[in-house]
Amino acid sequence: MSVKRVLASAPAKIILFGEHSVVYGKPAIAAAIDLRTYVRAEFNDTGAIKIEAHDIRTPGLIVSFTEDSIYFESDYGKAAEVLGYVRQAIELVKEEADVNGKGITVSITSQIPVGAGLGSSAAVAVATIGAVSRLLGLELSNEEVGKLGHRVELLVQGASSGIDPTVSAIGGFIHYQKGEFEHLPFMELPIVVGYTGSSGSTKELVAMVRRNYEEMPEIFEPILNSMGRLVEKAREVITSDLDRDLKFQTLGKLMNINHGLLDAIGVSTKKLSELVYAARTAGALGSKITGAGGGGCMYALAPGKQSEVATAIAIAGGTPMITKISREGLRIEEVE
Ligand SMILES: Nc1ncnc2c1ncn2[C@@H]1O[C@H](COP(=O)(O)OP(=O)(O)OP(=O)(O)O)[C@@H](O)[C@H]1O
Ligand SMILES: C[C@@](O)(CCO)CC(=O)[O-]
Ligand SMILES: [Mg+2]
Repeated sequence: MSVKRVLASAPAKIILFGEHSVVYGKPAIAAAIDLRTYVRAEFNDTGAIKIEAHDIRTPGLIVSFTEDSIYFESDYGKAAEVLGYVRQAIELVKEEADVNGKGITVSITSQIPVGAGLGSSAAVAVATIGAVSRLLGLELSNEEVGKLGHRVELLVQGASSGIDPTVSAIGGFIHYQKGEFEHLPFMELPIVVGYTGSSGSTKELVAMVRRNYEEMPEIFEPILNSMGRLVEKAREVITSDLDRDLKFQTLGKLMNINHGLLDAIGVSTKKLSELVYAARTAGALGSKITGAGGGGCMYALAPGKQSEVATAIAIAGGTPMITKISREGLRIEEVE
């Protein structure tokens, strides 16, 4: 029986250590979290690719009212650009299969805030590749979907380490470097994510760091190297047989150092720093930006203090989210 419709989902992520330096070949540690993007893919008879993105707000809407009708106009150039990840994901899968001139309709709903450092671009790419590949009868492993997701990010952003699509596709808690990943022993992490409410574009932030690196390589090299070393130290701690409390204390110190280094390369903002310090004042062992920065989210490690830290983040003007690591990555939810 041929497949008519597929629903797939993929999780958000947090980068625990090593964002930005991972783009320069250094290691990083990330975890999938329990917020998901859902993508439904089905055939249509028009021969076209149709994308219904229910969570994307298009800027520059113009509405004209007459007595008996309403006309809508929009900035269509920007609307097309914002759907770049979904479109590239569909195109890459279509290259691998015979679609017989059929069109594909993709419909997206997401729980992940956009441009907030939680990997919304990777989750939408991974869930789209998962749904469309299954619709077209391709048997791809989650790891292969993650690799295609990395190609999507490279095509749209110009630069990407691949850590976000990898962890979104395979799930769990990973160490990642230059396209290779390793699952770390699963541990419950008592974390709180704080959302500033503003967004940053990963493409622009990665490009800004690259420009500054090229202008002052002698200053940036040692900072990026230190980020890489602190990731290795964090991995040693996570995989050691130290007791949980000692592990958290050292990880907290490493988070604070990592935040300072991210601030030094220019990806923090006043609001992010306010949330980071509010969390520490409320008893977090460590707190830092997560993801590309420039707005978006921070996270705090707060064993026994999650609700105090969540309150402090809210008082400082952020939106707290108490999330859990998702062991599962890409999931096929329904096939009809
Ligand atoms: N629900 C969605 N539907 C369609 N496109 C989406 C959706 N969510 C994210 N995107 C695409 O991803 C872009 C945001 O990706 P970007 O990499 O800048 O931020 P992020 O992935 O949320 O954060 P980070 O990369 O720091 O983890 C959006 O502008 C849009 O192109
Ligand atoms: C900023 C960055 O390091 C992480 C974004 O979540 C970009 C990347 O690794 O592709
Ligand atoms: Mg992204």
